Amino acid sequence: MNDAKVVVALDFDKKADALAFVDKIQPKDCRLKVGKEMFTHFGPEFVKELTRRGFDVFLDLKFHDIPNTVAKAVSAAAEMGVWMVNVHASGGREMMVKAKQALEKYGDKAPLLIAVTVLTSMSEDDLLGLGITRTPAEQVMLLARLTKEAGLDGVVCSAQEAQSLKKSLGKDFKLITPGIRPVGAASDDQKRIMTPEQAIAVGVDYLVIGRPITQAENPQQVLQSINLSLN
Ligand SMILES: O=c1ccn([C@@H]2O[C@H](COP(=O)(O)O)[C@@H](O)[C@H]2O)c(=O)[nH]1
Repeated sequence: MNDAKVVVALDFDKKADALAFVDKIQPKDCRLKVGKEMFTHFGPEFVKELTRRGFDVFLDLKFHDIPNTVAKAVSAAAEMGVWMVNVHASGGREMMVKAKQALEKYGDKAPLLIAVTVLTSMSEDDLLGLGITRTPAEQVMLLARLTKEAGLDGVVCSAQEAQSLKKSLGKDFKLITPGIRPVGAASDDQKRIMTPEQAIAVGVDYLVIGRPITQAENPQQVLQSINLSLN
C-alpha cells in the first residue's frame, strides 16, 4: 500500500524535464499530479506513462460542465487508470452525483472523485469580486458539505480550512490541499498557504506541492526533506 502524502504537481512545459524528475524518484516517495498544462501539451499517453512507472496519478483537470459531459469526462479519466480525478463543486449537486454514478461501473478500480471548493489562489477580496460575500472558510464549508452530500470522496481546499472540515465532515472525507509552502519558500500566486508540517498537524490527507519542489535546484532532495519533516 502506498502511504505517500505528498502529491507533486508536475507542471512542466517539456515532457523530457518532467520525466527527468520522475526518473529520480520512487512511487513510495510521492504521488504525481498532472494538471491542465501538461495534459494539454502531452495528453493521455503521458498520464499512462506515469501509471506504467507505478505512480498514482491525480488528474487535476477540474471538470466544470453540464452533468452529462462531466460524467463522460470522469469515465474517460477512469479508463486512463488514474488514482484521483476532480470536478468543480460549483458545478452543483446534480453534476457531482452524475459524475460519481459514472464511476460505479469501475468498482474498486474507480478513481477517487473529489471536488474543488475555493481555489487556494483566492482571498476574501477575490470572492467579493465574484459577488460572494462569504469568507473563503465559509464558502469552502458550504461547497464541501454539498460535495459530501453528493457522495464524493473529498475536496480540494486550503490547509487553513482543514481543521473545521474534518470536525464537521468526518475523518474519512479526504482533504487535498495545494498552497503548501515550506518555511522560506516563495508564496507565488498562492494566497491561502500553510507549511507541510502544519498541514499534516491539522488533518490534511494529501499535500499538493509543485514549484517549491520542481523548481528547486535539487528537487529530489527537497522532496526527501519534506517527507522527513512529516514523520
Ligand atoms: O485550489 C487549487 C487547486 C489546484 N491547484 C493546483 O495545485 C498546484 C499547486 O502548485 P504550486 O506550484 O505548489 O503552487 C498547481 O498545479 C495548481 O494548478 C492549486 O494550486 N490550487
